[in-house]
Amino acid sequence: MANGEGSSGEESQVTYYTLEDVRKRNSQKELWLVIHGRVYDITRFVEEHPGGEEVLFEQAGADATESFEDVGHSVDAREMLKQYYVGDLHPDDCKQGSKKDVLITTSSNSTRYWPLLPINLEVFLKENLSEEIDL
Ligand code: HEM
Repeated sequence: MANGEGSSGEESQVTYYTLEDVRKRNSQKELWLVIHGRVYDITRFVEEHPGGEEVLFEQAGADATESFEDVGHSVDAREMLKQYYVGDLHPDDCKQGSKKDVLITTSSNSTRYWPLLPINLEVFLKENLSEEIDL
């Protein structure tokens, strides 16, 4: 009776699933996948997919964002996604992917090499600059 009383926030509650949760749903009985950080249970959709079942089984239990986008799905296809939405990918799992990217870009910039410079700079300059000056 008190269910939902005085609160309209119920709909905004998000269920989070980890990649591990999604990974388990990769059979013909149950097929989940992740697209743009959202988790979809497309078990009922597999047979209807205009692109065939096979491609979906290949992506089952995994992040299918790239392949979904590679195909260039229509707005209609994107609209269809909504009805299969079951929750969001857990933030920890979302971060893992982007963390890697950030590390790659920042490590080559400065932090990794600066600490070495004060020790090696003098030697490096002497050895290399004198040769270059000769030229
Ligand atoms: C659950 C998510 C998906 C939905 C709702 C969906 C829906 C659709 C729809 C409606 C079409 C018809 C063309 C269009 O309207 O764009 C289509 C085509 C297609 N889909 Fe998906 N799709 C999904 C996931 C995927 C994934 C993960 C792949 C992986 C490769 C894929 C591969 C294809 C291919 C290759 C076609 C082209 C068929 C053709 O042009 O002959 N789809 N999809």
